[in-house]
Amino acid sequence: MKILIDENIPYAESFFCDLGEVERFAGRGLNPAQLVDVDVLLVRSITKVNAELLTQANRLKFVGTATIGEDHIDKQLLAQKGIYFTSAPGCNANSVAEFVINVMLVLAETHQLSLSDKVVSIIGVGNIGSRLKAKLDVLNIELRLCDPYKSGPEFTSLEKALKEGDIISFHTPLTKEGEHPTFHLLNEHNLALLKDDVCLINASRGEVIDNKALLAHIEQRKTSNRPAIKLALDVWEGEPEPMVELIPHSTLCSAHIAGYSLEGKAKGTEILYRHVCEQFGFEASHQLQHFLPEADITEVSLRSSGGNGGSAGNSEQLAEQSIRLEPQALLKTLIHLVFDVRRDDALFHRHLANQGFDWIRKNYPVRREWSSLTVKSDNPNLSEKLTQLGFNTESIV
Ligand SMILES: NC(=O)c1ccc[n+]([C@@H]2O[C@H](COP(=O)([O-])OP(=O)(O)OC[C@H]3O[C@@H](n4cnc5c(N)ncnc54)[C@H](O)[C@@H]3O)[C@@H](O)[C@H]2O)c1
Ligand SMILES: O=C(O)[C@H](O)[C@H](O)COP(=O)(O)O
Repeated sequence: MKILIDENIPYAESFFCDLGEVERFAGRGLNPAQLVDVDVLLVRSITKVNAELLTQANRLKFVGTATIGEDHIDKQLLAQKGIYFTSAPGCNANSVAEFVINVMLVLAETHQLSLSDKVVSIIGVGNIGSRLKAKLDVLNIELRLCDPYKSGPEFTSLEKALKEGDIISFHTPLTKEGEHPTFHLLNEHNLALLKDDVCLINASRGEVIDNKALLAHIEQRKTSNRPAIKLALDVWEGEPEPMVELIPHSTLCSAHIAGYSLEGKAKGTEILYRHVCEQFGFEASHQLQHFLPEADITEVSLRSSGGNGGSAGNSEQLAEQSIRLEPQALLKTLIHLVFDVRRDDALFHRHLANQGFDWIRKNYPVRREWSSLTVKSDNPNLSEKLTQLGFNTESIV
């Protein structure tokens, strides 16, 4: 069996080597001739799987994308050709939810905001949106949830979510059809609904926000002396060529990497591996946990009562007073032991002009999730909250 796999799908050899011959390809450079005699094609979002690509696919039985987004796949065509298709739903949901909270904490620090009295609007409450909601619930943050495909008293209209959100975060798929298309969901008409001091985060798809209209709105705020939007953009209309005029107006810029934790990417590989095994009748004998390396910082100890800094091994000892930091500051300190989104903002600014958007994504440094850090604490309430947020925790006496 021949398995063709995007070069940016981690651990593919480890998972697939005993199922067949594994060959790698560059995501944007895949050409139809490379699909001759291929049985399984595993892509990421930058490969358009359409009629043009499949002209020479004489044996293709399986297409998988190691992503949740499916807007690059002609699913109807695959169904017509009897080619099995799967995405990897949920694989990077935790990665994006962690990234967005990281962004919120940095926006809060940069613009000197307290998150505790803010209303966060989540637009699109699927795998990512609901993961984000769960974490923000732990932090007791007031929410507005907007998802027209879901019902219940907790859901609100887009208009209300835009009007009432101090922080608005987009987590919809990109759709141009259906009852509630998301292409330019935020546009010249409803941008006017945003609060004066709003924080706006997009880690969904660039085209969900009309980037030209956003720029015009930002400029119009300036001329009418309204406060600037506090903007964090991970996704851009027209990738890999983002609208550069938006960059100076964004507190945080990144190159579509919200889902790029090592765990998030690797879970995508594992999900596809399980589907391939099922479809071709193999036993799924490999598990992701056997491949993931230890993080650089694995432990930190928080002592609220008389810690003396004497913890063992490679653990990092935060000062005794850390436990008395404001919750927002403590959380930011812990999260930034794992990863600080300002690193990705710096990569974006340093490399976009010369190396380009795709280069930043392809050379993305390893980033771990909060679960890679064990927080030892003698405060059971704190431990419980940190566990609910996704850290690994241990109690100390
Ligand atoms: N920046 C990144 O690195 C990154 C990573 C992962 C996913 N994404 C993007 O985020 C999107 C969401 O991911 P997910 O895993 O949560 O997907 P999902 O399919 O689980 O959830 C999407 C949710 O959006 C809702 N929705 C659809 N149309 C809507 C509309 N008009 N208004 C409000 N809600 C609407 C759906 O009902 C669904 O609940 C993906 O489709 C992908 O485009 C980006
Ligand atoms: O849709 C997704 O899952 C994400 O946007 C994903 O992180 C995209 O990554 P890519 O496939 O472009 O490498």
